[in-house]
Amino acid sequence: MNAILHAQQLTKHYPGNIALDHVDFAAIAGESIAIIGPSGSGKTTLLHCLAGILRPDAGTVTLSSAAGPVRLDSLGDGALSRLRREEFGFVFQQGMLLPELTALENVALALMLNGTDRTTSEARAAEWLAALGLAGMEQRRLGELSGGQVQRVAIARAQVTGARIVFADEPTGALDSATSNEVLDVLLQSVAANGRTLLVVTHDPNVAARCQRVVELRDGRIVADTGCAVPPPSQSAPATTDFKGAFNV
Ligand SMILES: Nc1ncnc2c1ncn2[C@@H]1O[C@H](COP(=O)(O)OP(=O)(O)OP(=O)(O)O)[C@@H](O)[C@H]1O
Repeated sequence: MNAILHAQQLTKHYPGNIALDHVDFAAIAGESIAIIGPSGSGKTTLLHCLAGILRPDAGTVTLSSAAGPVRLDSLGDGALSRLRREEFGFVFQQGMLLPELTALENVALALMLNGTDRTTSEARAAEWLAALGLAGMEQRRLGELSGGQVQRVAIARAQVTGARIVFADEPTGALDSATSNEVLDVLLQSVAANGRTLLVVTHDPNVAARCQRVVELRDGRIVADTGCAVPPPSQSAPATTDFKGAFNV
């Protein structure tokens, strides 16, 4: 199977330490992959290098696309940020959403930044919010939503553009366990229903247990990898009717 994202010999240093040490990694389209490991093992650094947020000191990151392979590490800043906006979605604990905007505006903004007109963007954003259980809350600002609802907005924002890969860093880290399970359900179901690839950094064994594949880092190296486990199409995670109908993006 072909990799959608492929890293070779990724290396990243910070003063006094090596955060990534010659990491080879490949994600297959449609996989959900948990990246686990002790604090400081390099999880976030790996995620950020794979997503083109950080530039590695050495090594390559290649994204497969219909037009052929694209080397993220050799793109200029402008091309890299356009690729991130169009191909990737992000669900972080905080920081991806703008508190002064409504839920609807936050989600629509992702499309508008890619050149979609406001009317279409808001209509699409409303569909996503409704499908993720936020119908009626479109006009609320983030401070008027619960932590779990805010993360649903982030999940909608990450996918409304049709991003092929969703990167999540501790997406449930700030939530109680019941809310965390609900948000995880929404994330995994919506990603699976749309055939997207998910890379999620987590400390939570429940999150890792629900991903198809688990990659473990220690001291900047991959020390364990359960390997590609994309099920054949007949066994794919079933998309709920809600997700299937609403997300034809
Ligand atoms: N901006 C930075 N400047 C200096 N060192 C950094 C910086 N960012 C990360 N590091 C160091 O790089 C190493 C890997 O950090 P990283 O955040 O990737 O680990 P992590 O596994 O995600 O940790 P955690 O689980 O605690 O979030 C750590 O030793 C960290 O202290």
